[in-house]
Amino acid sequence: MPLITHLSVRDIRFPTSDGLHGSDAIHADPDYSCAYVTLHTDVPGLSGDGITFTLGRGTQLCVAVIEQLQSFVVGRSLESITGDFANWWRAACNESQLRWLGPERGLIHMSFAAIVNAVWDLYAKSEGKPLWKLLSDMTPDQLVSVVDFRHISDVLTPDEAIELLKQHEQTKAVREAELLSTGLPAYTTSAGWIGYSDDYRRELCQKYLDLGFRHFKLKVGANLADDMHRATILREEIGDECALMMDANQVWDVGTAIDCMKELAAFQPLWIEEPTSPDDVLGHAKIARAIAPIGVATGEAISNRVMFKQFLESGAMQFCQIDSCRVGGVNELIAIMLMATKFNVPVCPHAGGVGLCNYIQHLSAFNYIAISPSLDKVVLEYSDHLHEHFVDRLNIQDARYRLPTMPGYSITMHDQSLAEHEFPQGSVWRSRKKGV
Ligand SMILES: C[C@H](O)[C@@H](O)[C@@H](O)[C@H](O)C(=O)O
Ligand SMILES: [Mg+2]
Repeated sequence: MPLITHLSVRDIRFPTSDGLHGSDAIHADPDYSCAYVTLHTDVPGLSGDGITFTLGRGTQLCVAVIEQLQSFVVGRSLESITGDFANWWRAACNESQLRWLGPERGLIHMSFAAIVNAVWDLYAKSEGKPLWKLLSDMTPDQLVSVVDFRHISDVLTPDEAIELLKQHEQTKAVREAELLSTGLPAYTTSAGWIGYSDDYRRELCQKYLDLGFRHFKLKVGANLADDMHRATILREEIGDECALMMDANQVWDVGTAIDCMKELAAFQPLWIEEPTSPDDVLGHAKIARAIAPIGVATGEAISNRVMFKQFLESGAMQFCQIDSCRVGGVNELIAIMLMATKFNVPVCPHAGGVGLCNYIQHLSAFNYIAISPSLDKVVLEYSDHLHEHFVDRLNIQDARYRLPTMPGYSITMHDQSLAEHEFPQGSVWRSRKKGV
């Protein structure tokens, strides 16, 4: 088993705000960015990469936290981590001089996610499997052994989780074969960013219709008249048959969310995403009750499994949008996917950012094969930006994610992309003042 000899971390930023890609009601000019971790080992040619997704200047803070956490991996064998995964995870989340900044939330948790994701990438590469396959091949006992059940055992115990996984263990191969032949369904956000012009938005709708997409997400929440205008354009282009989702990125108060959705209901949205503060469990539940059958979707800014537990248990989310970097990486996501299955809520991961599409294809494939054997209401976000920077290029055909086959977690970026986009010395940033 490889020994992790050192960790390097880089501040990688893309000037996406130039074209207002990724813009929404609250993030007017996001530069998609990530803290990019590499775990180097004593095995020639073997290393693990992991990211946490951030925006612009926030990245350098993540880099600083990751440096503080490196003692949890450097000088350790991979086996000493994966062989005692849940305890390792808990210890790193609770380092006594750092946990005051959390616990298990925000900057510190997201930074730790980059390390956890890198460990899983290394693990999958060392086993010669794509991550979804490594996870899908694990037994129920092995899977449950990587999860920290602290603070969620009132709704899910390790024994219950094992039972849940055992129910579908015998049929895993059938679903794996199905996914290998048909892939996972995707929706596009790329025609929906708030800052785009009407003409460009119409053009993009046609582009993604031609590519086979039948689910489109639109940003709302700037002001109601503009939201109605953008929604009219979307419906004119995609027709009534396609699904339309809306995303307010946390901008409304509860009452405003309900009032606005009563108007926007005319466009028959499937869901409203992040209608209010991501911490407001009861507020989401009120909105969900008031606007049904429109569902409430949320999760990209929900801090940890304990918050997900409350959203799921209280009926505050009808679509569970896990984010591969917001919570503490794969280990905690397994807990969340198990709870979503228990509460019968479909997992539709968030991927509007850099690298997130690469991650979610593994998570959703594993979820379907091993945890939740239904694709009913499941649709994965596909945001069509920056894919050219990754070694294991995404394969989307007819609006479906085709499963990756390369070993690892598909997040390794090309050396040239890293060099050009590293902040502030990369060639992309040297000539700019932005982000300083
Ligand atoms: C700033 C980002 O682009 C967000 O707008 C994006 O992640 C979004 O919420 C999404 O659901 O894709
Ligand atoms: Mg969103």
